[in-house]
Amino acid sequence: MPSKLEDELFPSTPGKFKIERAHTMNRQFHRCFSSTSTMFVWALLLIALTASYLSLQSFLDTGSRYFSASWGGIQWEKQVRNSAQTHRNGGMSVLVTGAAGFVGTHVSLALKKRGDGVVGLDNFNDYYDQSLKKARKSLLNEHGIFIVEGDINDAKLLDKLFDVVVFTHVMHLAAQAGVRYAMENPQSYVHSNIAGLVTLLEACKSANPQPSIVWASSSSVYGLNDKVPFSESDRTDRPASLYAATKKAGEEITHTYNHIYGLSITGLRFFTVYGPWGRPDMAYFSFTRNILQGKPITVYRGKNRVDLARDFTYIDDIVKGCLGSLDTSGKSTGSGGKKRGPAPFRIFNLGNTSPVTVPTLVSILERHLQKKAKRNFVDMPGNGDVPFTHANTSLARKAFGYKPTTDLQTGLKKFVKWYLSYYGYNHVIHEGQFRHLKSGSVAVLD
Ligand SMILES: O=C(O)[C@H]1O[C@H](OP(=O)(O)OP(=O)(O)OC[C@H]2O[C@@H](n3ccc(=O)[nH]c3=O)[C@H](O)[C@@H]2O)[C@H](O)[C@@H](O)[C@H]1O
Repeated sequence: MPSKLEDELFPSTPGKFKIERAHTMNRQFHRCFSSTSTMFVWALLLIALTASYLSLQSFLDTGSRYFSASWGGIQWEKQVRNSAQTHRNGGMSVLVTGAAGFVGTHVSLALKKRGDGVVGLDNFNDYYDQSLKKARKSLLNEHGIFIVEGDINDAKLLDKLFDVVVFTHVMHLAAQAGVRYAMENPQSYVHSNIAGLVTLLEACKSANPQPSIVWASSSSVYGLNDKVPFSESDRTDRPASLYAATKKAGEEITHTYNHIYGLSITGLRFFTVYGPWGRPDMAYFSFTRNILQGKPITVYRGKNRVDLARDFTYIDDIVKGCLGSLDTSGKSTGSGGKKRGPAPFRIFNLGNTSPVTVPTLVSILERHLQKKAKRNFVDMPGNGDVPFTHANTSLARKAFGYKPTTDLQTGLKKFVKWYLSYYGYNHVIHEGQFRHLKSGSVAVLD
């Protein structure tokens, strides 16, 4: 007899066929049902396996980050908090990116000295001698400034820092510097000066409250502009190097974050900054090394053998400009990633207002080092250089009393004194310690 179920499954047509077919179908149904349930079990198993694989992956990720990363953990958070602590009424808590860099070190020390809280961030890349960066870090540590080793492209790290500390300000100095190196490693400029900047701005925009941001643009944005002195309202749409183009892009990018999210932004166009603890890739630094070692120096010359000139600016003047900018930055207005009203957007030149030619720079170094340079004049290669720079700083003067006070003669004297105390008179350079430069025109230090 067909079962009740078979009755329900097939039309009630009498005959043998019906019963046989019903049995066959019954078997097929059971087979089908059993294969569906097998598939179901397999699917479950697969899901379970995937889930455990993913959680294992995430465990391994977290674990490896915990064990290998240089940030995170209770002790680390404590150090970050302590470093950010202010020691004066109305003091600010500043995240300084690029803190183990030349300008970053000086600005961090100046902020700490006057009682502000400072947390440094630096990726210690090998663009130039890392041991100099480590030495700057030790100096900062001695003054109670904690340096987080990490990259501005690390969004998780930035979010964590903003979780741990309510930063009132960000002094953004981390960047790929150097005008001519952009031809050798263009991607590093995009990575740090564009992608890194955006990652940092994203973190700042989401922070609650949002910090005010002061950051390093560059005199190089004036590019092929030939109206002197350079004023902030002059053309900046003809950059001569990729470095300059990324800094100019930074000015536009920060503008959009100011416009959309209400971040307070101040961009500082630095003019060829020099001084103690400086950058070994810069001319004054490499010339000093080569003169001391009796090696020739390459002095570039412009069209028609015109000397190149720069508005060389001493580090102490730049530091005053940075602090003045932070003090007058005004508040960001957004919260939770939303703009609540207009916020300040400013751009200032920070220069020395009196350009000096490169051969004169060499003569000053010769006097301070008491040694003759072996000059090797070469026509300026088409590598992104501009013939001269000259800052008009009246805007910065009006906004926060910026007034450069150190001339090149005085500033280089201080630099040479530091150089000799740091490296000694007979500092010997080993091949390959300064990886990126092939020309030999730049310092190799360790
Ligand atoms: O203001 C800026 O925004 C930039 O300033 C700095 O760039 P520059 O002004 O190019 O400084 P720097 O390399 O010291 O060359 C100085 C002069 O020496 C000439 N120069 C250079 C090397 C050499 O071997 N020979 C030579 O004649 C050279 O032709 C030039 O005329 C920063 O590096 C840069 O990161 C950015 O911050």
